[in-house]
Amino acid sequence: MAVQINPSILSADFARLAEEAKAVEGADWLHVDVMDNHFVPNLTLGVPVVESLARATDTPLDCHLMIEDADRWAPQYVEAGAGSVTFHAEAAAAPVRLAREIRAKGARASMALKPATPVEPYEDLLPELDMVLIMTVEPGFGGQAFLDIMLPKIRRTRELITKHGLELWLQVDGGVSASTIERCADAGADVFVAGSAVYGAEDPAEAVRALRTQAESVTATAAWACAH
Ligand SMILES: O=C(CO)[C@@H](O)[C@H](O)COP(=O)(O)O
Ligand SMILES: [Fe+2]
Repeated sequence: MAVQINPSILSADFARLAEEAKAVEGADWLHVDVMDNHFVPNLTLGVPVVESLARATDTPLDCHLMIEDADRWAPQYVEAGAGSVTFHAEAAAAPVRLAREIRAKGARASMALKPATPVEPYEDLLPELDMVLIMTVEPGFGGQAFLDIMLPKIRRTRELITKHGLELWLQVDGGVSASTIERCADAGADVFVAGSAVYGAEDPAEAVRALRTQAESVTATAAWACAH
């Protein structure tokens, strides 16, 4: 199970998005945080910017939709060029139908859980997904402190994935850095979003490489990864 590092452009300079995307070439995906000022108390960007970014970089786009009415909007992000679209469980009225629609349009379908949302009620939905995102901060802002209390939820989600024999990716997002990534990897995460830890570094591409090396050093021997 390969480690993936996804820099979040939320911590980049929004006036230079194309250059900022190029600065992390070598990353697996570019994580694009879409916020609508309703689902979260912050406003970022929407479909037209995603369309432009998709043209500006060869790195595939991992769109994290922190928006209400995900059922209506998520498919438009696939059309805009996203390779992976994550909707929040708390914002989707019909998550199974939505995941199927995202896949049918040609993108990977992913579902995110806010810190207070348990994973167990969604166990039967996991086969409909390509990735689960466990938020390790309250969504809305970059640069927040990692919530250690999410580690058991990451572990539990990995157990459910293994129990069902699924090839699901398990993403963590929020406060992921050199000091927290190893704990996330040990708990079962294999896709790591990092905003401030990458764009706040002097050399963002080198920060991506260093985070990858750290995560790989853990997954090489982690019990959950060896079970595959
Ligand atoms: O979705 C979000 C925040 O809601 C994230 O993607 C952040 O952008 C991650 O930033 P850092 O915590 O890594 O600085
Ligand atoms: Fe995000």
